[in-house]
Amino acid sequence: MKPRARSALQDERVGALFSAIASAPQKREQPLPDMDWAGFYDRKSGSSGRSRRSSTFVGPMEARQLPGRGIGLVTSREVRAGELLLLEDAWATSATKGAASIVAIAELAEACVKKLGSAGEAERALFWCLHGTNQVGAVGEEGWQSPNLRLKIFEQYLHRLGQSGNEAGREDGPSLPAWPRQLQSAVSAIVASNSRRSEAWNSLTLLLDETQALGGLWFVASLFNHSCCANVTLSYSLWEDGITLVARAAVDLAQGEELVDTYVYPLETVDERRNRLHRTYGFLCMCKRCSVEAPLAAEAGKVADLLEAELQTFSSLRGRRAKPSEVGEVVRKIRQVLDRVFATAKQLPPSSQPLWRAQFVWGLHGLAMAAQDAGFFQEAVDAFQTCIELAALIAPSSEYELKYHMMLVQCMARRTLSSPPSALRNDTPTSMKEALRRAEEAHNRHYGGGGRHFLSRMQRRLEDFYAALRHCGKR
Ligand SMILES: C[S@@+](CC[C@H](N)C(=O)[O-])C[C@H]1O[C@@H](n2cnc3c(N)ncnc32)[C@H](O)[C@@H]1O
Repeated sequence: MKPRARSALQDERVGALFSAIASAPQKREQPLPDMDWAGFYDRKSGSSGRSRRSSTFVGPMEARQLPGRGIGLVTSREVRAGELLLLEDAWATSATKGAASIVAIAELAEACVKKLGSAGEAERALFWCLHGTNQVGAVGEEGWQSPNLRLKIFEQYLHRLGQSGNEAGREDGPSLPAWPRQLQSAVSAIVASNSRRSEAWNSLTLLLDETQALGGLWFVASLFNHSCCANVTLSYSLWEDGITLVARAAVDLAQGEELVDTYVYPLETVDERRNRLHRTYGFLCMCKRCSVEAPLAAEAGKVADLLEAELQTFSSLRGRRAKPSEVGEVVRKIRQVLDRVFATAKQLPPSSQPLWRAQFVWGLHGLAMAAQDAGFFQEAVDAFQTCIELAALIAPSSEYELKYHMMLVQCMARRTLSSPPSALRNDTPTSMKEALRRAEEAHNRHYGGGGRHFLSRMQRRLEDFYAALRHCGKR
């Protein structure tokens, strides 16, 4: 087939695909029907200095005392994946965007001290009732860490925000202890335990922008306990004068289920995650993922080292634009290490095997990229598909999952363009359409009704991509 005829065929395929998707019904956000989610996450208007405050929204959840984990939040009814659970402005933020964590924490503590100076009694009580680690400060000595007082204060707060349906809020407020005397150390204790560093992902490009990250303190979001398999997905929107946190259900949830997010980078191995949690928060994580991985932690560390070495080789080959045959050799080696991951997984019951493999999503990501560069498109497509499945298991509806959806679609586009038309399988448009549909669904679960702007961005990206490949083909 002549090049012109072939590119016309490709344009036709892309056009048909997108018009089918554009006509699909749009998801509607139930609790806040007037909310413009696409605008809410629009980083361009953010950088031009938006000054908008959102009203706090608390969805179907309530505070409970949970054995061995302090206070936590649980669902007050069944919840569907993607449902809005919380919209909350930070009570205090660090001053410098993109500062290193340690600087952000110091700045946040400073901001909290300042804010406490002008806060009313109810706000101050909420602050002192946040969990404070014993290692850093002395909040507990002053009576503010009494479990009953803390639960009561938070129940009343949730009730005031209007959604918890908890009767506790009707009662008079509890009598409060004296304000802590050791202000600085008590503030540090609370900030150490409850601060979050916002992850500023761009909702269109799905790039993580570290320069925009801020440390912040949120009263309600502070009650989410940790699991390495989160069932809540968090996103942030930056404003001129603060930052709003949005929490959504990452998966379908039953009534009474504890809502948990992940305090650490979820794609690390079990020892890395557990050590970090222990150092920063003082507890040993016993989540279902850690329980599966811990007995094989030594093997996980060895495999991670081997994988990292191969990925570094791949990265240097990329840097010097090595030939596909050279990259093919690295693909073979990465595959060998990943075979070891699969062999080790066989020591576990079948239901636990995906959790073990999920520690190495980043290795599969490397395999997919290398396979793509080597021209092994089917292998790359399969690897990206596995990345999606594993990311959806340990960080469902997160930007990590979303990113793999996007990478899969792009890889499929490359495969289509690199194959002679006669070799293209009949199902190519169907599988591409299915991949786009799943990407949109994941985007909607994470960003609310913002899926449309994501799809149109994907369309533009793919069109640019096709055009660039055609241009290369002509030279
Ligand atoms: C941000 S607070 C979460 C709310 C806290 N449970 C409370 O009572 O206010 C973080 C603290 O909660 C506790 N925590 C969170 N997740 C936990 C888990 N999976 N296991 C045990 N303790 C946990 C730890 O004490 C941690 O330092």
